[in-house]
Amino acid sequence: MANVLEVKDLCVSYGKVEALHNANLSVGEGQIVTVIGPNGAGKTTLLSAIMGVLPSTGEVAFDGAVERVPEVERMVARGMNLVPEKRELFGEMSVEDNLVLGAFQRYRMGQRDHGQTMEEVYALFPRLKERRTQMAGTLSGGERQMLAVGRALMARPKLLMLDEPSLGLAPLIVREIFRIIGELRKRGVSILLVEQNARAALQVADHAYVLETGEVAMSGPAHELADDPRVIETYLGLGGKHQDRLANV
Ligand SMILES: Nc1ncnc2c1ncn2[C@@H]1O[C@H](COP(=O)(O)OP(=O)(O)OP(=O)(O)O)[C@@H](O)[C@H]1O
Repeated sequence: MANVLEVKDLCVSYGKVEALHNANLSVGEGQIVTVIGPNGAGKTTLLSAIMGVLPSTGEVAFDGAVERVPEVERMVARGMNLVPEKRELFGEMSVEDNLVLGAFQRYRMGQRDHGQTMEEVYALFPRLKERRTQMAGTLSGGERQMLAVGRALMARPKLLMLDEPSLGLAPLIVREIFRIIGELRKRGVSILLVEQNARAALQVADHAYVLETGEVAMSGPAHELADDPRVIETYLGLGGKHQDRLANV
């Protein structure tokens, strides 16, 4: 299986503080890969550097081509998209206008298929269609997350990166978001998922990385990490994946 993303020795510093140290990671075509780890481990930094939002050293190879200096507009045009933790919607604009903006880069390149793409997004999120004329700022937390994912899908990405999609959402909505992530894989979208909800992330993912203090501390097939005693103790609670009390999906 070809890799859609290969990250080699990626380093990011904020001034003198190195937030990411020699991170190596890959995402196979059509795979869901998750990065779990505690607050401040460097997960958001990792996604931002891959996307070209933050300067980094090392190498990012996307869809067969190496980007020594990833640059965000170019990455979007090439088929990479990031749903940031803060969602970053335009609150004073309608749901539909937010979606249209997600297709901006394709439109600029002469691809005028946003009408059809929007219907596909609405099919995935009927709730967004119901609310299409509503201002994004008036949506619930779950609807906002759906809109942020829908907007990213408007760019028809090959690789979708999601930063904490379940953050702050009620369990039922979290379940819905993870169902959609699984559905996107069926449609051929590769996914790099950063999550603090390690249990749900390891359930949906094919492969997983544990990031701790800026370094990849562990990696492997997601089901193997879900059974690893250290992952169970640190990220899944003492009872591990069989402890229903802790399960929130
Ligand atoms: N703009 C910044 N300036 C300085 N330090 C930063 C900046 N952004 C993040 N950091 C630091 O870099 C480290 C990694 O942060 P990052 O946000 O990537 O971690 P994270 O794993 O995504 O955590 P969280 O889940 O809390 O978002 C942390 O120590 C953080 O304090």
